[in-house]
Amino acid sequence: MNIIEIHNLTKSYKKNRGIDDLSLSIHKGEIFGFIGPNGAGKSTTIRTLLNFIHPTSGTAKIFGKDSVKDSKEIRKQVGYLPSEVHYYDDMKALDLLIYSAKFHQYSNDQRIVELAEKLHLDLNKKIEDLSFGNRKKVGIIQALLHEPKLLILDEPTGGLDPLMQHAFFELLKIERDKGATIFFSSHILSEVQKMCDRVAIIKEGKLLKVERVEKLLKNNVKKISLTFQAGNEQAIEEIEGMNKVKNGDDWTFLYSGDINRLLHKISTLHVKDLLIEEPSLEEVFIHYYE
Ligand SMILES: Nc1ncnc2c1ncn2[C@@H]1O[C@H](COP(=O)(O)OP(=O)(O)OP(=O)(O)O)[C@@H](O)[C@H]1O
Repeated sequence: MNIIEIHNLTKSYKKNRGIDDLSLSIHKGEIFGFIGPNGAGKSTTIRTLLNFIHPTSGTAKIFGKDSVKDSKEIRKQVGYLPSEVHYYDDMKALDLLIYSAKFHQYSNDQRIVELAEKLHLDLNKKIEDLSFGNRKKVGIIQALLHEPKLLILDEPTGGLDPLMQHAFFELLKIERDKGATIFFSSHILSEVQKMCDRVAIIKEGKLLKVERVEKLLKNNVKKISLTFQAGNEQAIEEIEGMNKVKNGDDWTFLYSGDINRLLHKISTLHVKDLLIEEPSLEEVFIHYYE
C-alpha cells in the first residue's frame, strides 16, 4: 500500500524552477531518503505535499487523500519537521511542546519528557536561549510526539552533532517498527545509506532515479582503484564508461560499463595493483550528478 503517491507534480515559482513533473510513490512502513544538491527541489516537494504551497500542476495523495483538498485532515496524522524551525522565542521548550501536542489532540507529557531525555534537551530552557542544534531537537520532538503514521522530515540532522544524529536515528527506527512511514530529505549520504530502504535522487527539479539503496549500490557501478606504471595514462583515459578520475600514480574511478571490457583493457597495461569494490552511496551520487 502506498502512503504517498505523487503524480506529475510541478511547482513553478514566478521566475524560478521549483519541481518539474515529479512522480513518486512511498510505501507503507518504509524509510525513504530524498537526496539532491542545494536548490534541487527537495523542500519544494515537501512543502507542496503538505499544501504549504500550491502545485502548478499534477496531484499528490497522502493516505489516499488529496493533498490540497484534504490537507487539514492529512496533517493531523503527519509529523513534519521543516528545514528551518521558527518558534515563539520567549516560550519554554516544554510549554511549546505541550501546546503543540494539544493541537494534535494528544496529551502525553511523559512522551515529551522521554523524547527530550533521549535527545539530551533541557525542556526548561526558553527557545531563545537554545542553540541551533537544540532548537532542531525541539522540532524533532514536535514532529514525533503525537506518534504520527507518517513522518516528513526536511533535513532533520542539520545542526545535530554525531551523537545526537545517532540518537535521532534510533528514535526513527522505533517509530518505523511501530508502523510509521518515514520520508526525509538529506545531504548526508552515509546516513541515507544506513537508514533508508529506498532513495530518490532529485536534480534541477527532476527525479533522476528512484531505487532501493542496496540496488543503487550494486547497480553495475564499480569503484576501480588502479596503480600502474608510468606511460599508461592515455590508455586509461580511453576507457569508456568511467568517470571521476583521481590522478597521480593511483587512479580511482567509477565504472559502469561491461566489466569484461574493462578487464580486457586493463590486461593490456602494466598494472602494479588493482582493487574493484562497491562504491559508497556518496560516490554513486556523484556519478549520477556528473
Ligand atoms: N519561495 C520561493 N520563491 C522563488 N523561488 C523559490 C522559492 N523557494 C524555492 N525556490 C526555488 O526553487 C528551487 C528549489 O528550491 P528548494 O528550496 O526546493 O531546494 P532544496 O532541494 O530544498 O535545496 P536545499 O538543499 O538548499 O534546501 C530553487 O531554484 C529555488 O531557488
